Amino acid sequence: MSSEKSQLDSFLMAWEHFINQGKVDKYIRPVILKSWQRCKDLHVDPFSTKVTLILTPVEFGKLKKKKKRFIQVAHQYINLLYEYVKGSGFVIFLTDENGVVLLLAGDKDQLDTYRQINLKEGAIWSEEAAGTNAVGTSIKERKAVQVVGGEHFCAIHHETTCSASPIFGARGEFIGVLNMSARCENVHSHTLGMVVASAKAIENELKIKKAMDEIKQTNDIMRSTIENVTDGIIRVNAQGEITQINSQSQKILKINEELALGKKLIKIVPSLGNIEKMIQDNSGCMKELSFESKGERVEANVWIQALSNEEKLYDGAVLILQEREKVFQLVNNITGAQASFNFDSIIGKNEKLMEAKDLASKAALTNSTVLLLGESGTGKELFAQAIHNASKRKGPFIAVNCSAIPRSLIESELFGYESGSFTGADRNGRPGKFERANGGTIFLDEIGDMPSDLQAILLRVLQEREVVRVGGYKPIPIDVRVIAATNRDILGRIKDGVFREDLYFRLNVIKIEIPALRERRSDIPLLIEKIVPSISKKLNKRITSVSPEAMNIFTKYHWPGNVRELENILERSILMSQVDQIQVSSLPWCVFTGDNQKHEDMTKVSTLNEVEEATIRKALAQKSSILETANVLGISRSTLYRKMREYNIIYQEDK
Ligand SMILES: Nc1ncnc2c1ncn2[C@@H]1O[C@H](COP(=O)(O)OP(=O)(O)OP(=O)(O)O)[C@@H](O)[C@H]1O
Repeated sequence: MSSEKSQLDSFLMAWEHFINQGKVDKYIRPVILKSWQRCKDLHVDPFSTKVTLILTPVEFGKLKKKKKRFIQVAHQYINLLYEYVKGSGFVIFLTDENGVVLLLAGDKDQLDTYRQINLKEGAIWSEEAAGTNAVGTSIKERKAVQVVGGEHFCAIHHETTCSASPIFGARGEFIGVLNMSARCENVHSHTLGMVVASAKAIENELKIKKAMDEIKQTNDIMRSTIENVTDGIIRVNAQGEITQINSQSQKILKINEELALGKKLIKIVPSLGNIEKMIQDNSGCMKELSFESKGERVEANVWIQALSNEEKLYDGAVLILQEREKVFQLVNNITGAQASFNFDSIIGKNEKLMEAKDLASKAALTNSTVLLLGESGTGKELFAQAIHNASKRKGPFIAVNCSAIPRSLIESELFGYESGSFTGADRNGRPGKFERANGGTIFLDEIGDMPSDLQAILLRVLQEREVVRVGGYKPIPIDVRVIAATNRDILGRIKDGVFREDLYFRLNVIKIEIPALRERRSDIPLLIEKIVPSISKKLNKRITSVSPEAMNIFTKYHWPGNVRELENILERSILMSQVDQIQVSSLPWCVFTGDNQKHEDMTKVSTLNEVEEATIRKALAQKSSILETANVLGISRSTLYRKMREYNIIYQEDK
């Protein structure tokens, strides 16, 4: 008797002892004994002749759908395995994690034989349904198991040896079992190894499939993101050939994908130069493009991001393109290059002011250059913004104070510069305010202070409607409405030879003169009424009005700084006020100088007499009698009367 034969016999004997007498022989492997115990506890019938738990066709159909990928992947490996064991009496089958048979392969006669015990698609081969068997026990143990002849709990399987291995999914979850069964004498000691190897192959394939799914998903997301961003995106490989180009890039560069893919980028955009060289020289990652494509101008900014492979070697680049117009829009939004005022913001009923407003609103309907004349703080910028907002120009409003920019920088600020123009400049070059104002309005404040060489350049820009950047040669067309302003006596400056007459005529298409505040005193209460509440709110105060005495002083003051000065003084007074109304006591001394002091510089040093006069006026305004005033000033009543005569101060006792 061969040793296999005696082993088989001893398994049969042990089974008999266990089933009939509940005895446990020493030959029984622990894994089998554990299974037998389970089957006994579950009252599995050791003499049942077939598996009876079978899914209905509908249930099985649903399951197959759910397990489609698993079945597809396992199918090819089961076929491969079957090729090796064809004709040797093996049946190979796949179950899900509950032991439901999903797929079978085997010689026809074998399949027929096993069908009699319900080894078929939809049948359940769990321990509960079929007693100890390689599939059922493998499910319980989550490891590869071989069950030989008499080790099976049901006698019907005692001539069979089955070998099964669990299969785990891509996330390590248990998803099913692969099994090979044959008559005991046909089973080789390597059978279990073959099953385990095939199960591992199925697992690997599932992992690869899942990874590929994820890559595909990521690619899909990336592709749709790239397609939907508002920037142009181009990917070039290490050879400088375009491998990906989104539709926005096609729009900006005015080319289509079929023409671009696989082409060298340098052939399509020669002015971009050699990207690899640019990256290696570190000569800047941003470049401005300006060229003709299909007869149309392409004006764009390009940002270049180098890519490297696993060996850290150059592997092409990603280019991000933005239409220059869009970049300007963004910059203008960030820097607040927008006009916030309109004609309703201009407060006043004075006739001269109304005339100025009327003329300005007519000018808004044209594209003509406007020259605003008026003292500092009269509202020239306010007018300029109102004109811009009332016009059809949708672009930005860019204000430039020509006297505030250093002489050496004003040209590049206005007209921009090309790369490498001067030390300290951005090496990629930069557009000037004229370019940034394209489609909108440029407000050139204090134009009277513009240096004469720049006046010549400005004249040319206004004539040609194009700018040339500092250090550049290429004219850039611009569509900008110019509003200039000055508080200087411009005609006097022309006479003195410091302002070009021809530029004056260019600017002076529509001249609007804005009256000084002292020329429209009747508007002062109106302005105060509007300004005080808004400043109060800003400062978190409750002051909303001005006392009649203070109003009286405001209307008499000569306001050299005009509405701006009025705003400043009101703000200061609101801050100083302890009560709900601006009182005379919280006004700064300068407003007490009255109307006799004509327009003059507030920073001028005063004479002692002027200070004396101002102090007396202030004290008189605050106190309610001559006696009180004299007391607070520390002088006698007669001295006070004398000084009032001297300074021509008239005082009404009962204010
Ligand atoms: N008529 C007005 N109604 C309401 N606010 C006004 C009026 N005029 C001027 N202002 C306000 O006064 C301040 C100064 O105005 P703006 O800057 O327009 O003066 P400007 O003439 O351009 O001054 P500068 O010549 O010094 O630049 C602003 O806060 C503005 O809102």
